[in-house]
Amino acid sequence: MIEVYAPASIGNFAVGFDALGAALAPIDGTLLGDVVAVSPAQNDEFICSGEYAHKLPSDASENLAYQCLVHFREHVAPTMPSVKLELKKNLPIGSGLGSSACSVVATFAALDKFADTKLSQVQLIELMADFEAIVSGGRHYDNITPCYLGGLQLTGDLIPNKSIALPVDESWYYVAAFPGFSLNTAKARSVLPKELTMHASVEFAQRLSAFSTLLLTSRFDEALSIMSDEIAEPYRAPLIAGFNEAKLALPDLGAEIVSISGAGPTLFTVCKTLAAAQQCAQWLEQNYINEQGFCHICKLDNAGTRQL
Ligand SMILES: Nc1ncnc2c1ncn2[C@@H]1O[C@H](COP(=O)(O)OP(=O)(O)OP(=O)(O)O)[C@@H](O)[C@H]1O
Ligand SMILES: N[C@@H](CCO)C(=O)O
Repeated sequence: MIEVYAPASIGNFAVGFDALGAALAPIDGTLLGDVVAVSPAQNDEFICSGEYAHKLPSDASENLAYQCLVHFREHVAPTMPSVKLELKKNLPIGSGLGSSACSVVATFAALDKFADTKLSQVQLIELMADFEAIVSGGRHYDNITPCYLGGLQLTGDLIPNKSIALPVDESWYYVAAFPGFSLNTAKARSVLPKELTMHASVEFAQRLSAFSTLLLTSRFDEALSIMSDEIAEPYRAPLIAGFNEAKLALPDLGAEIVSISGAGPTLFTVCKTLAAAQQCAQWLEQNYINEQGFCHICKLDNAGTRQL
């Protein structure tokens, strides 16, 4: 049996709408992501289990992981023997943690290993992005590549091999708080402006290029000082109950920045110390999340998708 884990991720990472994303590893060792197990079987079989399985359509043909299996058999490995594919759906749907990307990445990575197809990194990323585009209302790589490769990734069609890893300050902590309700990615994309002004486009390019260069030259504090989202956050914040209050409160508790993870509603902070991260997590647990929500203090997951 092949069993593959794919981690949750923060899309956009504030400064890089659709172009920057980071994989998350809770410091308490929780595996915050989906797991896909593939084993030989008499006929192709699909099982969806895990905490959030009941939130997905009961019809297998509507599950992205099953759709990936069908596509893989038809277009990549027609001679692959029959398999039982189990998706352990551990990430909430519409969370802003790259839930659909997690299922897609774990499934293709597991099938590639099982069938020994040895697809190249770019081939796999393109396959994965095709499926992410089906559900999210836009082709973007900022959950796919960090989830697959780990770390912080600058990513997109213009980037050689689709992705370049960026360094971060090893001392940073990331608090990720899922408030316990869903926000559909396609809906959260539909509220964004269809066009940017020349001024906004130039500022976005400056901010992302400066942020990437500052990280690459280890000027981490200066990178943090320009880490803000002027592209999506102003339009999405009204869709996320409690976000504005959290954005006001958390800097006083030590958050260097507070922004939306991916399309939301998960909120994330960057903190320079564990004590600050703990204070932010405590506030978020008391003021931002409901009974279905959760909060994790994280580092980046530098391993990305891996066999368990
Ligand atoms: N295995 C799967 N994982 C996640 N979503 C799935 C899966 N299979 C089918 N879907 C459907 O895809 C859609 C995913 O919606 P959406 O893009 O908003 O969620 P998401 O990927 O979880 O969001 P985010 O990237 O913000 O975490 C939902 O309608 C969901 O029912
Ligand atoms: N970059 C995407 C991420 C979706 O998780 C967006 O913000 O819509």
